Amino acid sequence: MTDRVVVAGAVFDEGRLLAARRSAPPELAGRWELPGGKLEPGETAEQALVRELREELGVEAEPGERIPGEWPLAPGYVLQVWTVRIVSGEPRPLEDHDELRWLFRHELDTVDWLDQDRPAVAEAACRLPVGTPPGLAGGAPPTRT
Ligand SMILES: Nc1nc2c([nH]c(=O)n2[C@H]2C[C@H](O)[C@@H](COP(=O)(O)OP(=O)(O)OP(=O)(O)O)O2)c(=O)[nH]1
Repeated sequence: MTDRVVVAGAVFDEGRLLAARRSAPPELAGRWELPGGKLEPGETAEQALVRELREELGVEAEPGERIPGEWPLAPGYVLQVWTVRIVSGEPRPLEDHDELRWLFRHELDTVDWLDQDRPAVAEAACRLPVGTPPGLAGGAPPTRT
């Protein structure tokens, strides 16, 4: 039998990647992932991704390129990842997640990614700019007024 596909988005914005913390099931809760979900019958991966990101984050998203590779999840499931651009809306953790974080490349290992997501995140990271983000040059944190 062919594996069922879980499609996830490497959502990029202003040189950062969106990470989402799962709120369920208990064995995955608290771990971080790329938002997405299972492909439903009759859907293309891109359609599933757009649907899942609308349901989970409340945004309209536009899939870009598929990140090469396919990563095994629980038996019978594989993870495929597409780059994604948000067309409208501000992501909110509406379903399946209790926190979202935008991470610069140098911050990617500050969250506890699901083990099975780590190679996919590493691939996605190759698409993020290297170096100090604008506004943080000089190392000093931005001051609030
Ligand atoms: N969305 C997503 N799921 C992942 C990732 N890594 C990983 O192991 N998984 C697992 C968690 C879940 O067991 C499964 C995806 O299920 P889901 O709960 O997000 O999908 P869904 O929205 O279609 O859920 P449902 O209809 O079955 O409730 O794959 C990932 O990066 N993104």
